[in-house]
Amino acid sequence: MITMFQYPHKLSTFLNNVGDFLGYPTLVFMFIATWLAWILFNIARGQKPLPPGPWGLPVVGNLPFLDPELHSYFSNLAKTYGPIFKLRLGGKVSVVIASPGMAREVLKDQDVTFANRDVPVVVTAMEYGGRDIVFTPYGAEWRMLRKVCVRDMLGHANLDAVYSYRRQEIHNTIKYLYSRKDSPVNLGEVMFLNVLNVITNMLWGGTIQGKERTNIGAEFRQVVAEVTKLLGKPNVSDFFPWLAWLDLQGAKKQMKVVTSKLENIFDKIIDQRTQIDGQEGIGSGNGNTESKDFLQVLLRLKDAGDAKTPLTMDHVKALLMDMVVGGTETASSTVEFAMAEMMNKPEIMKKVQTELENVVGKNAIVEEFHIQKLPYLYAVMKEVLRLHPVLPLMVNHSPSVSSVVANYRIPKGAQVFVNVWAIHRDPSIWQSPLEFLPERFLNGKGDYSGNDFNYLPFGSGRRICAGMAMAEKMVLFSLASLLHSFNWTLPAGEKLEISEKFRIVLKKKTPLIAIPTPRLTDPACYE
Ligand code: HEM
Repeated sequence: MITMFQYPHKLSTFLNNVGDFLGYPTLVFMFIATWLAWILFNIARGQKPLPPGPWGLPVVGNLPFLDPELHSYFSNLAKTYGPIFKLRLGGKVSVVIASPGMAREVLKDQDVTFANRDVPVVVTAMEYGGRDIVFTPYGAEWRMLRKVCVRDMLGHANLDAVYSYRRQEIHNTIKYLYSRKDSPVNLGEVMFLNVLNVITNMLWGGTIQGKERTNIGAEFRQVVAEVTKLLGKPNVSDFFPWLAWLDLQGAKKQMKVVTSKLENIFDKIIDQRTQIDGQEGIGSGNGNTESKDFLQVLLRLKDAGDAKTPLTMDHVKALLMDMVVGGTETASSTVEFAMAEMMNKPEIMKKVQTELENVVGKNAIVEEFHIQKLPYLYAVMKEVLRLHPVLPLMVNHSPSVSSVVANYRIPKGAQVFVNVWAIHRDPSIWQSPLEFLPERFLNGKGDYSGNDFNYLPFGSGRRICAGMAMAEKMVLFSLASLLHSFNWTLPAGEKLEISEKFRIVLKKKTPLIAIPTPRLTDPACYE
């Protein structure tokens, strides 16, 4: 990303020539005077200044200096420029906020104004690009999608109705790990597949069965990986919108190809569902609420129709996509960080296992209803979400009109990032912030529902994570099952490291390789 933008040679020659002609002190004086005049002009117009920030180069602004590890880079800049600063990235203004008070101003006090997103160009190239819940601008369409998502799919009751699909996949994972007992496994990879299968099983597990499901799963996994890669790749078209039509990196074209593959998969699955419904009578779902997967729910809602803001087939596909892209890496990366932190502090792992033994018993497998009786495990999850929030800058917010935050002007359409990673590590808020200490969240402490601006792993306000309940269930159920069924050790001679890398999602820099050793006495628990 950085190497693309070199300092323009012609500009430096031009400045050298002008400097030689006028003399450098005069040049510097003229520059400062123009700058001051510009500030005074804006003050006279009653306009607040933009937030402070590092100087950039003409045209490209701060782009050449960006570090790909944006979360830590932004945290370092905040040490120099304060808890609100701006960067110019090509033609775009980005504002980064790193204080609970300012996060409250953006996400609560001015929630509606900041409830839009700055939509990446590759997203607009997707078949139903920008019409999904994550990127649709705030308004009637977004409200309809959000309602469908939270009320009809991701609420506790709906999630309970598809428990059997989650259970089946977690058991498959435990069975697979048992087949690899006492040998090293890539836990991040196993968890990614586990979460992907759990989510797709909930989405269409009642529609596609057996070998066909395995084949579609493999195809889908590849397409999702390609979509995520394209979403995470910096794109010149985003920084210079006037160049977007050229699609210099071909990202838009690639996204079109990938999403047409996705379209084929969705069409195949939806056709199958329609055929089943044709045979059984629409909405019958075998007359059994337990067996309704999310696809059935969505198709029923589409057919029921809402005259004002109808749910279209494009919306259905976009929602299926959101569940997979929004849910897979976030949840699996959280589980991987949690396992790494506990392997680093085995006494914490032991405490979780003791709690599990007391609640589940040594000869039984974990069921989801056990989860609410595991307060220490819950504290472990909260602590992981504090120390390694997998969306460290959340998803960008963008004001629909020019606004003021902390007495600075945020222009309409700017990209606003809330650096929760920095807030979660702020020593003025947290004691020993860099230490993994689940105890800080015992006795019900740690409300992440968006009311405590010191702790925002799922965001806050209207755009708060739509999949919070599902994330909770998947992370806790996966961790409980991994820790109850196995002891975990590092391969001989390996050292544990827990550093992070920023892609769209925060991930472990090196994959966690660990050895599972069965700890339940009854082999039937692994069948
Ligand atoms: C540990 C797991 C997860 C974490 C930490 C997480 C965190 C977040 C965060 C910080 C946001 C942005 C909030 C904002 O912009 O203010 C978000 C948005 C979203 N998340 Fe999650 N998420 C997780 C899992 C999931 C899952 C499992 C799903 C669904 C299956 C999901 C679906 C969504 C959706 C649809 C949005 C966009 C909401 C909107 O724009 O209205 N997330 N998530």
